[in-house]
Amino acid sequence: MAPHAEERVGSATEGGVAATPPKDLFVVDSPNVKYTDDAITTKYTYRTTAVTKDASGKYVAAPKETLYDFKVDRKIPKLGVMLVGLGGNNGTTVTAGIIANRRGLVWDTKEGKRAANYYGSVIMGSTTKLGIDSETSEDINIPFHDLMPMVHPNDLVIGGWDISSMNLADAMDRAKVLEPSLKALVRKEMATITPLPSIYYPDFIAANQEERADNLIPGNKASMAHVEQIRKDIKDFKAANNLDKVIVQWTANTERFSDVTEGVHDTAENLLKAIEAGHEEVSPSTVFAVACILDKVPFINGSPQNTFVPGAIKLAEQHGAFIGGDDFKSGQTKMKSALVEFLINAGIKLTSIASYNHLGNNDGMNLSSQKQFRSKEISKSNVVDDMVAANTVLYAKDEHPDHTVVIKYMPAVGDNKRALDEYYAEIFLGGHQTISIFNVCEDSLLASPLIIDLVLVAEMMTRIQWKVHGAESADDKYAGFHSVLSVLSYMLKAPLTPPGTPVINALAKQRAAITNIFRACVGLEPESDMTLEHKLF
Ligand SMILES: NC(=O)c1ccc[n+]([C@@H]2O[C@H](COP(=O)([O-])OP(=O)(O)OC[C@H]3O[C@@H](n4cnc5c(N)ncnc54)[C@H](O)[C@@H]3O)[C@@H](O)[C@H]2O)c1
Ligand SMILES: O=P([O-])([O-])O[C@@H]1[C@@H](O)[C@H](O)[C@@H](O)[C@H](O)[C@@H]1O
Repeated sequence: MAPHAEERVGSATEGGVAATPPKDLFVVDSPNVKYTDDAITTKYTYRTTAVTKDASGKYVAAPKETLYDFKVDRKIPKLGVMLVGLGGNNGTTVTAGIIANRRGLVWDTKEGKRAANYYGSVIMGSTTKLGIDSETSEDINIPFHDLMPMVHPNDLVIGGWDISSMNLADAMDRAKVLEPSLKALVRKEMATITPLPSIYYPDFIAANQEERADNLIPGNKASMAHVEQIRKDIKDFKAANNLDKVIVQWTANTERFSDVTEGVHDTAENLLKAIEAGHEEVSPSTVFAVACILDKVPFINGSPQNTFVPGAIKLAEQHGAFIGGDDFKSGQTKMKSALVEFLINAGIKLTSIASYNHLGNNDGMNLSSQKQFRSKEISKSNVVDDMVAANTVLYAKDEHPDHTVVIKYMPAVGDNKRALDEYYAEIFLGGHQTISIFNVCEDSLLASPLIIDLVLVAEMMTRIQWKVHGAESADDKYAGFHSVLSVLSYMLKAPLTPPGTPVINALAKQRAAITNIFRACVGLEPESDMTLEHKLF
């Protein structure tokens, strides 16, 4: 294949035609839902509770209903994914994983045979409750992926960029993530994939990354030439693979935070001017984001740096482009966001979290540099804020648990990060509860399914439109969701939300948001665990 060719790792059919849409698993029988070959349209009543205070200061809670029209495009596109950092541990692992699943590979391990799967993907590996069997009253659960007409990851076409020129077979070896027997089965296909050259501004990542930077687009600071090259790369990839759409994800190294400066990062216009002027405080990830936004290519940031400076968010809003981030929530922090929600919602007063881990992969080496670690420390620390703030019984205003994050680089353990956490809490009558966790996270095998989920959900969001039912507005047309896809929060440590809206880190709430938004789009009520049918009889 030509140099820098991208391997079509997905098409279940030849000739560039996406796989035939799967047979629908269910149909919603409701006067509020209409099906055509092209779309599902629903009339949905969104029920919330509006709270005000009366003169005496008492809360007044008033049920509120908003009627929405949703429209879902049922045509499943031929989708390409371009990863920034394609040659890294995550990039090689997710690529090999999709090849293995597409081909239904089985390989030998010391524990016996293993078959390709999508474990760890909430979309591909979990189920959601459709409803209750009318005869047996038992829950009917369906694969989450079947809730909406989503792309299948086996059909994804993968490409991308890396500052390292290593082809993906050699990079897979460098990553030291996958079993040799599996690597042998995918090596040939992986060897045909060589990352496109990328932009490299040395000050933004650790100096120890320089030795692998041999695959560069000329120029060591932001420029419109870089923006235009990235836009061209995406267009070329889309054409070469006969794609309907492309989504770009950053799974390259963690950058230091950009020092957000008025007149540079604050508005869309200033950000574009700063790039034009070669401003040294505009990061590679922000340049990638701008390039994607200008062509309405969804861009997702899987790392913790502040890629989405205010000007980038405003640019996305101006262009109606989708962005999402930050920082995959894969192991230690995912556990934290579930455990803290359980403890605090159980009325147990968490007073300290010691969150240590050591890892030995290249990510860990990059994070051994203080500025890059600081980006990660922020994303790993803020994940409890919403849960603490919501419980005013346990915590006074601005009171929060002590929280320490430590990351150490220990080459010997490679990608198999060791996370050691201690959760210390006050319980009844002066007692204490100490929860100590030793959690070995094979980081790339945990993150790769999230890369897939982020792609599937972000792409699905591009096919969902809404309007207020019976809107009197002149442009009574459907619109897309807000540019900042906060619905992706479940997969992310530091969820990006539309400016001025709350950040939700609690894992169960985040999953419920995806589930219930998708249920609304097909005309179903939110999942309720009331199960009154099992209580009122
Ligand atoms: N569990 C996880 O693995 C996990 C969880 C959360 C976040 N992350 C983040 O995901 C990112 C990738 O993790 P990884 O383990 O794959 O790291 P990695 O170091 O193995 O891979 C990163 C890749 O990015 C490349 N790169 C660096 N700068 C680039 C640029 N400007 N353009 C293109 N490529 C560039 C590097 O050459 C490398 O191949 C890191 O930022 C990490 O913090 C990982
Ligand atoms: O497991 P998790 O906290 O979700 O996330 C991981 C961190 O624990 C690890 O230190 C870091 O190197 C990885 O990039 C990732 O961020």
